[in-house]
Amino acid sequence: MSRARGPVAALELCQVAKRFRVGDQLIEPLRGVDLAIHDRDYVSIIGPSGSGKSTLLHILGCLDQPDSGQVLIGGDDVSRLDDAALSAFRSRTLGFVFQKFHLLDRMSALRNVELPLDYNPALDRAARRERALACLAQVGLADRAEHRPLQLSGGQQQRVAIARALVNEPRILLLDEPTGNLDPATGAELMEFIDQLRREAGVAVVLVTHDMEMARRAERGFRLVEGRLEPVAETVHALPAGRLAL
Ligand SMILES: Nc1ncnc2c1ncn2[C@@H]1O[C@H](COP(=O)(O)OP(=O)(O)OP(=O)(O)O)[C@@H](O)[C@H]1O
Repeated sequence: MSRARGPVAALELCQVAKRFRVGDQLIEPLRGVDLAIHDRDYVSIIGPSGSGKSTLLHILGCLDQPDSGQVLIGGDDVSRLDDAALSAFRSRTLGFVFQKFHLLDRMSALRNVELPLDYNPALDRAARRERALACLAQVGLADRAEHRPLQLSGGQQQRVAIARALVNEPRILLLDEPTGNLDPATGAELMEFIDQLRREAGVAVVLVTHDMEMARRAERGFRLVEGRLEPVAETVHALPAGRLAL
């Protein structure tokens, strides 16, 4: 439901439900999800494998539609937007980082990052390239611009995927298990980078994970339980130093 007071959320889910039918089986991962994401928010969503986290993130990212309930952008119902308005919103406002990177292997890291800008009429080719290079530099990969994804490590590939998500200067970054394919040390490094990005660039972050340590980094934590979000009482930001509990 929409907030009665306070600023209008940048992105909001109201009583969102999603069902899948496979043969005779009905799977209902989302059964009434309410969630409001505001500017500069840092939200984590935790839940076991198969609980519906990716489904939820895809709906939040307007990559999929709910069977019932509403997705609101700045208070406006997404279902009223036509395809052009929706894809403009997606590309200008949202950055999506997938668990499995989703990079194009036949293209260089730079070209992968530049791709979302191909549809930006405000930038000419040189400006697009410059912006993509700046994003690669931001994730520490300026010297790998001409490498193809398969010539990079897993952590580097995920950083290319983050640079691609950042290239349109999104207000909200949606991260689906961003460290799922990385070793613990590389994963921790990547999360430090995401924390820094949020502090310095002010981008709101929605992080989906099954890892409690990662979830604790957020300012607001939720657990997906039987298709609904329950607030997690404590995250690391809300706790006095030294106390960790989830
Ligand atoms: N396109 C689809 N068709 C049928 N069932 C689907 C589809 N997408 C997801 N599901 C089912 O919905 C449920 C939730 O899937 P989802 O991928 O959202 O879970 P998850 O919490 O992200 O899992 P994981 O942590 O393993 O990635 C699962 O039972 C899955 O099999």
